[in-house]
Amino acid sequence: MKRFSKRIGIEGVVGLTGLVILLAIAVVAPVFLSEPAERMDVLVAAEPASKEYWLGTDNLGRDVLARTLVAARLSIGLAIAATFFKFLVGVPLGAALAIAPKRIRNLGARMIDGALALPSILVAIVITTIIGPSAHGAVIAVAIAGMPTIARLSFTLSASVAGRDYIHGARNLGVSPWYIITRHVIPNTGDTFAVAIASSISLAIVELASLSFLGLGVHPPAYDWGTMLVDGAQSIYSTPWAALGPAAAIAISGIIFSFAGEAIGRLLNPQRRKQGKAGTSTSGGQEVWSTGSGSDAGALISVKGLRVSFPTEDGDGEVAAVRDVDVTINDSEIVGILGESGSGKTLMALSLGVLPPPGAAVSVQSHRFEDVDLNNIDQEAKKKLLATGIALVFQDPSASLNPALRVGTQLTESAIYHRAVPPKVAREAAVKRLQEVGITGAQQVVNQYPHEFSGGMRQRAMIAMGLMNSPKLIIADEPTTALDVTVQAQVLDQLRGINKTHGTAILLISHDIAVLYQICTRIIVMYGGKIVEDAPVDVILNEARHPYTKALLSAVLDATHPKDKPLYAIPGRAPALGEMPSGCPFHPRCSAARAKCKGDFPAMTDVGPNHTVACFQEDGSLAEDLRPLKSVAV
Ligand SMILES: Nc1ncnc2c1ncn2[C@@H]1O[C@H](COP(=O)(O)OP(=O)(O)OP(=O)(O)O)[C@@H](O)[C@H]1O
Repeated sequence: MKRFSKRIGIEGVVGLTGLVILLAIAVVAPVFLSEPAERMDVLVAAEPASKEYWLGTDNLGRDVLARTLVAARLSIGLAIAATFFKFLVGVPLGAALAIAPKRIRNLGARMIDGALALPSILVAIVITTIIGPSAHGAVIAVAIAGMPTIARLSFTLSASVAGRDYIHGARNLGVSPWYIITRHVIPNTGDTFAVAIASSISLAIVELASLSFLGLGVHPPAYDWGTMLVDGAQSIYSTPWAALGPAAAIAISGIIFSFAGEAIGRLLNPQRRKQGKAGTSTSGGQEVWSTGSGSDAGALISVKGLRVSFPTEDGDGEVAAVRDVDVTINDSEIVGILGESGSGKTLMALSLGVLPPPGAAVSVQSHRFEDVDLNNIDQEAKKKLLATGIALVFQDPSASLNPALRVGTQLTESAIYHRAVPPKVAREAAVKRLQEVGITGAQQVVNQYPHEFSGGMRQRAMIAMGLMNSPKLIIADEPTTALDVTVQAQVLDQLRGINKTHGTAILLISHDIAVLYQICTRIIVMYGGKIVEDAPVDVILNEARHPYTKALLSAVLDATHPKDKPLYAIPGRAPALGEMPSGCPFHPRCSAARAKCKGDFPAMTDVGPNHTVACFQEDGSLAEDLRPLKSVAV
């Protein structure tokens, strides 16, 4: 009980207790108090508060307290009905807009925003005037007037949750949409909706009372708190207490619903107390997997002709973020992908694991995993193969772990779902995996929520989660960026340990060469959505051939760098998606660029053992064509 009240706070206890009392009054009062509430007795008309009539009597001698309590049923009942219809239409409308094509989405969002600019009570008054004053009419009017608010909320929540890493992760696991909705979407939006429902009911109580007060809602002989206010207002100078009862009831019920909604929200999402809700919009994704053939014997995963693009703002064209890339990762290899922000590292890695972000169109000529041609198996089989074969560790573990579920539940989810492992066995495996990534007290920790973890622990928990299905490949996207250097070194150690113990291949994405140097055997350098160099880590450090790789290395601070000499910075900036230059994308920033570099993209050329480079300077056959550019754009 103490834990419960700690979780919801004192206002939560007040809210939930008040809600129970309020609902009990609404149910019971009309049964027992209708008679004194409706009995007219002119002999006791306009009596002030007394032992017999705690809130006095109105002009017709009716007991104000009894009437206030009896009116609770109609006032709250109508408000709940209006809120029900508001959500019934508003929630699906907002959710549908969030996943609608961009043009419809933008138009819908603008229309909702326009409707939100109008005060809902004014809209409700206009609607009841049109459809005719009655209790039913008032409910419909309040529901319609409040729909834009709920649709906007649903739109924002749906869009933000759909874009979360753990939803991408669940999709990658091949989890069904229903499971995603019940396990991930509802627990992460339910708390916000609980608060919205509660505040919507308290707003509806006020709006319905206002409509009744204006003669547009409940009509005598029926009475709600609004009609009681009319009676009270008529004799405000002689019997002010007649208005006091319904006015206090409206105010108190509003507070109770707000507190109770917040308490339910906290129960649904324990992290609600600690953090606010954030939201970004994303659209639905699409995958276009073209057929093709090709095989790389001995490779764990290989892709040829990988292209990832997005529609342009106007929706008429597309821009490619990863452009005709070939990649192969061998068993037990630790491969780093290096490149500045926006070079296409994440998109390439995610598409390699068939997990493109929403809105991305992906095409490949061939795609093989463990010698299975992924173009020749159905979508379900592909998802299942990759779900257990590939684990993803994202940059921000806070976004990757579902805040509403215990860490243990999240770790065991895929084992229970995909391999039908009994929950108890899965839990033991989860504890073992947590121990394996260096989390002490794993038996207890497994029952905790992500917000009870430090940043380093969350990242380790993510790695432990990835290990649950004994994957062949871990794709880790900047796994240490958010961590301090000590924890960063520990996490890299864990990854190296996993590679040694289980032979798991690792694809590590980073823009920090020092991170890659610590554990990688091979480095792929990307620029402008293309691979420009691919070589063993020592070769990259000592014999890099591509001007971009050399520039990246020159920009790294090392212990021998003279204090008085400024650190080298690569001139210019990486091109944005829509501004990709023709030919080699690096040529505008390259001091060695030649005319040829502006025209074509150089093919990847072998320049040593396991060392390939895409630069015209490295291709002997083209050397004669080279002539200096007149100027180098920076
Ligand atoms: N969902 C998306 N919609 C539109 N453009 C996107 C989307 N995701 C990525 N991009 C664009 O694609 C390009 C490559 O993005 P990607 O995330 O792969 O880069 P990155 O090299 O991993 O960079 P970073 O280190 O910043 O994560 C960038 O220009 C990025 O703005």
